[in-house]
Amino acid sequence: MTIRPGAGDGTSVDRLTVRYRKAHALDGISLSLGSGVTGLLGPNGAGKTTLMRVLATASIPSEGEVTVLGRDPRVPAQRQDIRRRLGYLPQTPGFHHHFTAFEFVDYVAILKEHTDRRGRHDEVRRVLEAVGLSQDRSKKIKALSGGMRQRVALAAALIGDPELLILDEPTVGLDPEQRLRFRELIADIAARRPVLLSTHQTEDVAALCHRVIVMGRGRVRHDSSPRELSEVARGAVWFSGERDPRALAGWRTGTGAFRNIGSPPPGAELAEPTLEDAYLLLNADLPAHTQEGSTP
Ligand SMILES: Nc1ncnc2c1ncn2[C@@H]1O[C@H](COP(=O)(O)OP(=O)(O)OP(=O)(O)O)[C@@H](O)[C@H]1O
Repeated sequence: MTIRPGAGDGTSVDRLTVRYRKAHALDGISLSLGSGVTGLLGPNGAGKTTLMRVLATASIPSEGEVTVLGRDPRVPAQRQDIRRRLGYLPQTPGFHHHFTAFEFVDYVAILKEHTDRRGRHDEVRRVLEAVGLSQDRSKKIKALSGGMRQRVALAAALIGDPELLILDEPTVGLDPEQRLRFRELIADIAARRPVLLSTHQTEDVAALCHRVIVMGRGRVRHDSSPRELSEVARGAVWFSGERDPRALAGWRTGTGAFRNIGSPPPGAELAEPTLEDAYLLLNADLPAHTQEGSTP
């Protein structure tokens, strides 16, 4: 097999464009994935899933270069090698609902060419244990809750301790305890392997990611550490007694004060910015809105 010279085991895209008819799902983006957890944020339709599908070799680029784990997905033998070595949790996993949790994960392990039955079953038990589903492994998928199904899909992505983990909205449907467990699991994996995850939960990014990429309309709008992203909103968040009409967004907090984002008036009581504030500010072309009852 020919590996791209100098590519090492790196994963990157260069001027990647994906078009569906005339629309650009991805519009010439370039980035490299390093170690640790990289979070992908962005509004619906920003291109997150499309990027992940390309990296997981499930979509073909219209233009640009893609390297995954040092391999070229356009070359069939290298594409197969990528699929063997990566773990992918798609946004909508295709379950066989009459399978049990064990049978489904075992099926994925077979597809990943784990041929030794005893070793494969040990691995299936390991990943089901990792996602907290040991007790439920004999239940049919159709009888599991949405959060449990999500964990079955995550277990399938963890088969074989993949060298790169791509997780498309992995925390959807997880209860707070499972989210915490998920964070522990992913942080542990990310100490050894690069992880790319997309989410709409800015708390997951703040808690877990060492790098955050904000996408919008098929482009990278921001790429930094979560702390640096939060700093984007410093001086742009303030409290007021009533909703401030100058705010791009504002909501009444649990204390009764309004928390506003935008350009504060002189002398305003500034608030410590969060990653969510910065994210909202980056998407400031969203219409201004007011929500009642959010916490500060
Ligand atoms: N198979 C497809 N055919 C046509 N258009 C598509 C297809 N898949 C995605 N798109 C379009 O590409 C754009 C990017 O979609 P994508 O699913 O990558 O966004 P996303 O950031 O993952 O969104 P979400 O947060 O809703 O999951 C959207 O405008 C979407 O409508």
